[in-house]
Amino acid sequence: MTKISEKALWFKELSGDKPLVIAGPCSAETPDQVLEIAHAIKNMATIYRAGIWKPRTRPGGFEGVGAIGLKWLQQVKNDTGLLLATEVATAEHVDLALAHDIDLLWIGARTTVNPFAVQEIADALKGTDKMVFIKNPVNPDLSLWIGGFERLQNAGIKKLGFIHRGFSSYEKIKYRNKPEWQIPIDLQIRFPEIPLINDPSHITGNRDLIQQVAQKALDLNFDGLMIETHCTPDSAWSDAAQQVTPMQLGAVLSELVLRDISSHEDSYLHEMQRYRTRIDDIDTQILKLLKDRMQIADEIGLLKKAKNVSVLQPERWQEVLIKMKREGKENKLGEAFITSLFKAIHDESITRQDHIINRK
Ligand SMILES: O=C(O)C(=O)C[C@]1(C(=O)O)C=C[C@@H](O)C=C1
Repeated sequence: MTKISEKALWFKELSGDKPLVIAGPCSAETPDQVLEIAHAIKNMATIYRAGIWKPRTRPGGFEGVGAIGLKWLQQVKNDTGLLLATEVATAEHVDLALAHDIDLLWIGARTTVNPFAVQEIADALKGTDKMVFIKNPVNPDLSLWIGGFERLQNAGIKKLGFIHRGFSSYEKIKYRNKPEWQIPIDLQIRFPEIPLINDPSHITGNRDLIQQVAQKALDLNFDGLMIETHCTPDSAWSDAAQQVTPMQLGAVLSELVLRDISSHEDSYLHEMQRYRTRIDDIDTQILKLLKDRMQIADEIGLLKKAKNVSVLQPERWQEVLIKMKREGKENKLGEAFITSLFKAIHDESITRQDHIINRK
């Protein structure tokens, strides 16, 4: 992948020109389980992951084996040469992980939401040359994610990375955590040199969907994948449904198509130039149409003000949305896209009208 050329040197040395693969069980369970998985995946992954301390949604669940598991991980490094990764959520976890020579420490989504916790971890990590990756917060808040990153940067940590594991959502969706791809896209535009890893296991919550999400991540120029792997996933002590067997991991990885960020061929550049000119023209037309539509909404706003009528007209708004969804379908435009597009347009329209109606 050409994009790798923009990455920090330490990351290029680690991953070469291929996506970095981090794999291993959700949780370390027993010494044998940890070693068996490591031997099975040692030729597919560069870094071995295993949760030692597990934040659980509700009490009573398996909360991880604790510090003893770090010794099992050390055995993995001795036997296989794999680098090691685990999640840390407190300063004490950091001290223990560093004392056991863990190579990559990541901050989990439930910790990233809490600036006090991230600061405590950043302070405990001061002076380390280990890799430290920060997962997105559970809520779709890019500033919070960047804020956590900056706390680590301010602590002088050099080998930093991001892990995208998706976002909690109240609506029922096909994934466990909504990817909200625009957020990691914004992130990589802002931090092109920082490695960005995708975690399709936590996004999907379902091993059957991992391939598809992993491919999409690579198509969006992610630099690596973290995939939960277990020899007997169905009897795993945590996250059973989203773990794959080592064989399935092999299949996922071998089916991935790696693409270049660009092509230098003249024919490609020429054709792209033509397409992009057309897109630019259409974008300008869309903008002009939006401006015209908003002007009409403003005029309606004045009329509503004169007649003392409320801004929101639920029946009309439903009528517009249903019509647009139907026409969208006829034009092969996805319903979710049309819905969010027209919600955004309607939202702007009522915001402008509210402003007009309340102008003194
Ligand atoms: O039809 C109206 O009353 C409008 O003001 C237009 C419009 C729209 O933008 O489509 C805006 C607000 C209403 O809730 C319904 C529709």
